[in-house]
Amino acid sequence: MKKGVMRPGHIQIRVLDIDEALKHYRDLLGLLEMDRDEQGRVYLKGWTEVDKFSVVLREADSAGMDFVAYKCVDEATVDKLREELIAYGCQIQDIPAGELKDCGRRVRFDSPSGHQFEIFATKKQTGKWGLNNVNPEAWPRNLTGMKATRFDHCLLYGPNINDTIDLLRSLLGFDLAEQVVDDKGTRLAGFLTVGMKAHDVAFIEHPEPGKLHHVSFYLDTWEDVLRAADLISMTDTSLDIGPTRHGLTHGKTIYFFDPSGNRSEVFAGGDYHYPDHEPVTWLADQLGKAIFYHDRVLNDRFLTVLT
Ligand SMILES: O=C/C=C/C=C(\O)C(=O)O
Ligand SMILES: [Fe+2]
Repeated sequence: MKKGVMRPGHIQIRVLDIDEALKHYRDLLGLLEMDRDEQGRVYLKGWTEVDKFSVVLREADSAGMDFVAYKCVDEATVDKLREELIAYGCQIQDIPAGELKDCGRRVRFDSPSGHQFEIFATKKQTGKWGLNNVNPEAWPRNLTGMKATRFDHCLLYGPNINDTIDLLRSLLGFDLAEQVVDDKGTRLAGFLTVGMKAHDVAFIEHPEPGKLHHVSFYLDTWEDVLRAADLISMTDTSLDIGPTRHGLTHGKTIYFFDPSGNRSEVFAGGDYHYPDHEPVTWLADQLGKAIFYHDRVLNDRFLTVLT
């Protein structure tokens, strides 16, 4: 947290049908429905998250990500970073408090990879769901589906990822935890964190700007990932790949699709990162193993289906 950016805050996902999407994000993933607004957007969160929401679903004609936001320690940090983003040459949009319900003002900026990012510092805190802050039990008893604990990260595809990675590292204090590098030394993928988590956002180089590869949610254990796989079968949900393990960050994972074609991941475990850690590097000729540690081969769908 070198520059006062703490953690992922929220992601707004476009879906083709909000009721179908809720069967996926609320009933299958087990996110909690927290609110709705007059635009019809639905606000959800994982049960361990202390802020009111981390996922916003917006009905639209096309799937994908509208924006992903990172929470800062205070408003003064947002002011300072806003100036630095302008000086860097980013297009800034000031989004007023209340545009997202119970969220303070946000500063939105574009990136060379064609994605919209936001920073903000204020959001209503509702606390961990179903647990008291004093003498909390281990977990709430009435969770559903996969019982996703939190929105963990997203993987974004676009051009010029190295410029976007430089921007997030130099201005917002992200660290490069892991990378994939080709035989000429060009970085093809970067996994970035602002704290000790394995990653808070990741990028893969791709010609089309602003694309979403997946939105990932954290589960506690490998057993939970296996149970998620069972639920994917029980609900006849479109499976992408898994359960398996990543080489990159070593998480135990499964990927599947929401009814609009957005890819979801649930995963458990994974490495940790301190600011003095050198980036872990995977060489492109080992890409299969880097992504799917057991199969060691890539499937075409995994690399090409984006929203
Ligand atoms: O090419 C994709 C690599 C994906 C890795 C993850 O999704 C992860 O580590 O969570
Ligand atoms: Fe992931």
